[in-house]
Amino acid sequence: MLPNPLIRLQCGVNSYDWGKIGSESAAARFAAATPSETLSIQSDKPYAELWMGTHPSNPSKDLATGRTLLELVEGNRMLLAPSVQAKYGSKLPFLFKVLSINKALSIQAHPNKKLAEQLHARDPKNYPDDNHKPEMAIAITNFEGLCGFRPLGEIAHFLSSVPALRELVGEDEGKSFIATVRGQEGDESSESTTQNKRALQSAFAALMKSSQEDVAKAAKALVADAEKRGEEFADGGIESTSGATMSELVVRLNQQFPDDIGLFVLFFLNYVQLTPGEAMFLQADDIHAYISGDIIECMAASDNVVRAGFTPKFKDVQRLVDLLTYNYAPIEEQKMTPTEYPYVVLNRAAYSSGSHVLLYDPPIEEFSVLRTVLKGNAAKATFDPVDGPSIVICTGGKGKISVGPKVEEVKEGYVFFVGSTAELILESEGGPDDEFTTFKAFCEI
Ligand SMILES: NNC(=O)[C@@H](O)[C@H](O)[C@H](O)COP(=O)(O)O
Ligand SMILES: [Zn+2]
Repeated sequence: MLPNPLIRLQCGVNSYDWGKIGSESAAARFAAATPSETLSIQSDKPYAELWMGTHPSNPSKDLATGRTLLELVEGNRMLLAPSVQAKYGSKLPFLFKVLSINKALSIQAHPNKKLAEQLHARDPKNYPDDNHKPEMAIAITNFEGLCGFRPLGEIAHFLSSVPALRELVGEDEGKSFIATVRGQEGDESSESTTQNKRALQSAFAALMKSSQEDVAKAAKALVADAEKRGEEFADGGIESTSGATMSELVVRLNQQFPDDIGLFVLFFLNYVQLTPGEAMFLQADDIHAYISGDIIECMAASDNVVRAGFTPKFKDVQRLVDLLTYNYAPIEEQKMTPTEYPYVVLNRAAYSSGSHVLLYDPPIEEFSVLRTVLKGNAAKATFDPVDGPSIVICTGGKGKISVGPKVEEVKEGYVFFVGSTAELILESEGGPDDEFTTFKAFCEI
């Protein structure tokens, strides 16, 4: 007998070094919102990631029975939808997370599918999955991150204006990069792009192969330069990131990771700030490092990370240098623009209070995410059934969730699995200024 496809989940939280501390961490607060014999939030411990899904490294459980979600969907394939189950088996195609970031994550990229299979076969301890890990971040609070390579003219500016950076990259390498970029200026041809990517890889590789001794020496000079020159640092910076911002970032990140190579990678990557509801998408092999804030993160089901800086974890620097796409673009091109979701009906209370449902739909099939904000009381959203599995988390406010005859109360941190083809209703229960906010990850192919 098919269980009612509305299942309250108990989800685990990972304590990585960079997580926010104790109840400061949204990941910890959300995990603690659901009864658990094992979890009690320690006030001095970092809590980084709440995991929602079937990934074996931290499997979510059915709160009522204690069975893992994987066991449930394996026992009732209809919960997944035949199309999804045929392609992805009985595991969810996506891994859904809340990250709560107190200090920078590693300078990292996630290997594409082919490389993931090779790395997993060779080194399953450091590469636990044979799957790619494209990922999307949606800001819950204000967020900062490094995402993708900057436009090359910006990197050329920093190579010209930051002596410590030029020192590590090397005088000749720096000059050659600047000459190539200047020579190709305005040329959008594929030949020019290929030459630019080659120059970028050469300069980045030169930086990344620096010895720790050289990095430590250059880092001290860099921080002294940043502290002394403030707004004038890096000749006042560039349009997207002022000298003052670069100076502050160098000093702050050096406090987090003293004398780290990541301080210099900063000048190669776009510095991005997201406000709540803004999002960005990272393909496999795209370089990034998140810096601060609370986010929803959704990814293909994998935990493969290739790291090269800003981390005490296993680093695979040459692997990262070799696998990167070396795509470069202004940060605005990295951001994702959500769209109004058409397959939902809002009631009058929802319309009149300005409630909305936004769809974040990246160019891959494993997942999309809905962000629903129901304002005031009795604002209701009725969603068409989805032909695939969904996971819903509440990140603020309170209300009700119902599927067929089953109705559950919802508070901040509550997580639910919703099986395929279930008509879902969300309804707010709050004062006129309250917002009942939920995020729903789903796969429909
Ligand atoms: N960009 N965000 C992610 O990829 C998260 O889902 C991963 O879990 C993070 O890479 C974890 O960061 P560390 O490996 O601890 O540095
Ligand atoms: Zn990542």
